[in-house]
Amino acid sequence: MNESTAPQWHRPGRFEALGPAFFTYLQPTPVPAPHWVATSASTSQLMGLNPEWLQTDEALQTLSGNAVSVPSPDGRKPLASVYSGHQFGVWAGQLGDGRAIMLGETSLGFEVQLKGAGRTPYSRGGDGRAVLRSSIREFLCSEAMAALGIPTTRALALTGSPLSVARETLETAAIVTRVAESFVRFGHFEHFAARDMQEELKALADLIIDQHYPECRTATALQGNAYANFLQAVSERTARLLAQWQAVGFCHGVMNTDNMSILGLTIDYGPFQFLDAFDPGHVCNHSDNQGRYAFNRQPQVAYWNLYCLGQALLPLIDSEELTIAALDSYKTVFPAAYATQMLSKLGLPEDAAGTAPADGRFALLVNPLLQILADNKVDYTIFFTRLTEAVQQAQEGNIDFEPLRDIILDRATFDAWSLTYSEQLAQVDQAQAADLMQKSNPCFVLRNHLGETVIRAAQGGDFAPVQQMLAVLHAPYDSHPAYADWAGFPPDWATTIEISCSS
Ligand SMILES: Nc1ncnc2c1ncn2[C@@H]1O[C@H](COP(=O)(O)OP(=O)(O)OP(=O)(O)O)[C@@H](O)[C@H]1O
Repeated sequence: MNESTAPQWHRPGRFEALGPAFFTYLQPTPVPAPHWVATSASTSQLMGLNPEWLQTDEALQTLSGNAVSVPSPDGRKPLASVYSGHQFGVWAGQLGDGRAIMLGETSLGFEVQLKGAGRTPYSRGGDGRAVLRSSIREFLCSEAMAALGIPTTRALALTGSPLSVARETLETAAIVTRVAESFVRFGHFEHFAARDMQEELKALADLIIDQHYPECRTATALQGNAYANFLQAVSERTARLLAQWQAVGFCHGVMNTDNMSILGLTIDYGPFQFLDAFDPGHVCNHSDNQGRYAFNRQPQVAYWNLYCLGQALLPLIDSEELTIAALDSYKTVFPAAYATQMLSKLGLPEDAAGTAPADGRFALLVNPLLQILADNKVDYTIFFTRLTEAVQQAQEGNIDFEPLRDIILDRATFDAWSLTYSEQLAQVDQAQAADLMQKSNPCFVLRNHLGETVIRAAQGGDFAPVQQMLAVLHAPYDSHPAYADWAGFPPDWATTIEISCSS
């Protein structure tokens, strides 16, 4: 194999350069008889890898955690990082990468982690492993989110092993190779703040600002305070992320502060779910007895989590007033971003007269529509794809709403809404509206039953469906006639799928 086709590691990586207070060097624990489950050509391309490398045995061994010679021939020095966090609203103390091991940072600046690669000093009684079922979900969903245009960690590869892993039943092990420009979470900052380790707190903030938020150094807002500007920038990225989650109907399920990315990425695909029938109070995590992370609470929870980050950054900002002001931006950015997303789903571009939600069309159309979808338990994704088709096929402004009426019980209320909608739509360019809707309303999202279907095939030894589903989810706005079933209503058994935190 030509060595240049393998990832080129940059040593020390930027995170590694922070020093030993932030991590522990360690090697992944090898697994028996590793095999490929799936790979992502898209992530490989993003990382500038030669796609042929992913076909090699060297890649299989490396990405299963089996290439553990010390020192590694390619100069890697894997590590697990320490962080803390609030879980379900309660301070949980020290956590850390309990089953994720960072192989290193590539020369193009991507950190590469193996999730499920064995125990670390932060495993706290866990086995350091992940099972095939949850790993398929993480692999597919992180790639699906990227294709939907939603910021996320990426997945490069998924490998499996016959190694038994005990969960509710005995399952087999798998390892997701995931990739991000940084895996730093709110919890990393909370960790050093809680221990009053101000030097480390500052070093971490400086690293992230310099690498990912350099504009905060020169910003004049918030009295030119770089750390306050940093907090504001993170608040705004998080607000935009949440707007995208809510608009696509994505329920994360475990929005603990250790699962909040400092780059505003979606991270940690555990009990997540895309809504089937629209239910604003939906709780996708069966371990979340209080419904803390219900779908409609997510924006509020993100704000709560940002407060924890603000608290952690307070010693650096050195002003309560500036900290509160920085966090306040969330309150304007989230509603505006959400309204823009929702109006786009309806084919209505931002109004020059004023951006949403000041835009009266939000109150006029979006709130009543969501009420109709909730009252009638209408499938969220299918409603918007049918509406898109209806607008695309409209003749001289006449929209045939029958395919939508078909899935709504209370037709009188819907008819009134569709009348108002038609009037608003008539005020914008029809072709532009149809185009906007096409780009805003995916036909394919990773619904629970779709994940379950490919998981069952993979558990029976057939991995081809994982790769096929990845191909469809990589182009979610296309119609893929051969896979029309995957864009259809969920089967009855979908409601019996229980996804908990045990993965
Ligand atoms: N099987 C396991 N073995 C060891 N540690 C674990 C295991 N499962 C979870 N943890 C640790 O418990 C904490 C909370 O777990 P959580 O489910 O939020 O994360 P995760 O899914 O393991 O990983 P990540 O957030 O990195 O995607 C983390 O510190 C995580 O590393």
